[in-house]
Formats: sequence, structure tokens, C-alpha cells
Amino acid sequence: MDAHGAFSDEERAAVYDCIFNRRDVRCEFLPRPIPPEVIGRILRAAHHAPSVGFMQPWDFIVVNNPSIKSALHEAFTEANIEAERRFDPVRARAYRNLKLEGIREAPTGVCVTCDRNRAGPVVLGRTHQPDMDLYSTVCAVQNLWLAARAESVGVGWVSIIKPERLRSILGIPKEIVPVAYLCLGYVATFHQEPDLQAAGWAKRAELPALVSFDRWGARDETHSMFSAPQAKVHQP
Ligand SMILES: Cc1cc2c(cc1C)N(C[C@H](O)[C@H](O)[C@H](O)COP(=O)(O)O)c1[nH]c(=O)[nH]c(=O)c1N2
Repeated sequence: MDAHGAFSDEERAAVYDCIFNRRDVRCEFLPRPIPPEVIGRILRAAHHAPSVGFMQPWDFIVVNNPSIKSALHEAFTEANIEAERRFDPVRARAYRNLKLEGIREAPTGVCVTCDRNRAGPVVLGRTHQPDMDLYSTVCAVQNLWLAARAESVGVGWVSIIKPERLRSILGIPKEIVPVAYLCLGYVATFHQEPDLQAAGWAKRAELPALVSFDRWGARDETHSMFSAPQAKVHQP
């Protein structure tokens, strides 16, 4: 970074590399523990996320205890059975074959929570959009995910679990919202494409079809934005 805060070409490429090669990791966690200083750096990155009114509504519960992980895994299994039933029979069969969590295998779990009252009843930027504190907490999750990728630590978000079960297992007070349960661990390899894409469940949409100019749906097909050469990084 230069004296004015501009990144070099290599630094910029490293950031895009990290973004395009971040993956949701559900299995293949190695048992090797993540050193405390690495967890510390990852949480510090999460804590430097933007937040509405600089509210910083998050807390981080670090889960190492195997019996707590087992209880969380049981809660996942209950929720997963219910989730599977919502799909039609063909899709349900495909769903059953997906691996959607690594709660017990991951050496570390992190639950990211949101304290909706942290900054009192009136918060700059939240008056007309009260959920901005939750969105801020999700920004912290994304910072965590990217910092972990930079540390070669895989992260998997497990949302197939009832919030009240998360609350009771982790002793989260009722006024605090559990936003994300994340599984963290080193992996042998980061997959190049999302697991759900590799499994044929869903695929990445074409970006130009999602961008419009000035008005919803007003697409300018001739716009050169996406015809520029791509950065030399793998973009699944
Ligand atoms: C809010 C939220 C919640 C979940 C997820 C993500 C997000 C953002 N994802 C991960 C999701 O499936 C994954 O991000 C996409 O499939 C794209 O893959 P990559 O993240 O690019 O590898 C996810 N994955 C999974 O296996 N079990 C889960 O419960 C969830 N829940």
C-alpha cells in the first residue's frame, strides 16, 4: 500500500484471489487445531467490518468443546430431517446426498451473534431500516470468511439449525440474536467451484443478467463493463 492508501497490482490481485477462491467448506476439515493467534487475527478482521452507526453489534462465541459440538450436530440433524421434507421427492433425494455441515469435524466453531440493543434505542442509520444491525453482523461474517481464506482456513456456514436450539446449547440470552454458526478448520484443498454447483444443485448466475442501469431491469447489453479482460485468477 502506498502513502495514499492505494494498493499495488499484486496486493489488489491477492484480494480478488481471496474473494474468488473463498469456499463454503462442509467436509474435509483436517483435525489440526487452528493456533489461537490465527483465530485472533480472523476475529480481529471480523471486528473491523462496517456497522450501522458504528454500532459493532456482534459477539463471537468460540466453540472448542466436543460435547457442545455433538449437541449442535444433533440439532442440525433434527432440522435437516425437517428441511428435507420440504422438497419434492426427486429434489429430496438429491438433498439427502449433500453434505451440509462439518460441525464435529471442524476443530473450531464460531457463533456470531447480534446484540440489537447495544447502542440504545436510537442508532444513526437504523431509524427507518431497523434490520441494519443484523446486516452489519453479516458483514462481520463475510470479513471473517475472507480473512480465514487468507489464512488457508476453511469456513462453513451452518444455518440448518433452529435458532432456539443454538440459543439453548450455547447459553445465548434471549435478547441476543444468533446470526451465524460457522465451522472453521484447515483443509487439504479448497475446491475450485462451489460444492452445490459441483453436485448439480445450483449454479452461479450470469452477472450481466443481474445488473441494470438506472432502473430495475433496464439492461444495457452494449455496456463494456463485463467485456474487459478478467483478472488472472480462477473465477468458478
Ligand atoms: C446465509 C448463508 C447460510 C448458509 C450458507 C451461506 C450463506 C451465505 N451456506 C453456504 C452456501 O451453500 C454457499 O455459500 C454457496 O453454495 C456458494 O458456495 P461458495 O460459498 O462460493 O463455496 C450453507 N452451506 C451449507 O452447507 N449448509 C448451510 O446451512 C449453509 N447455510
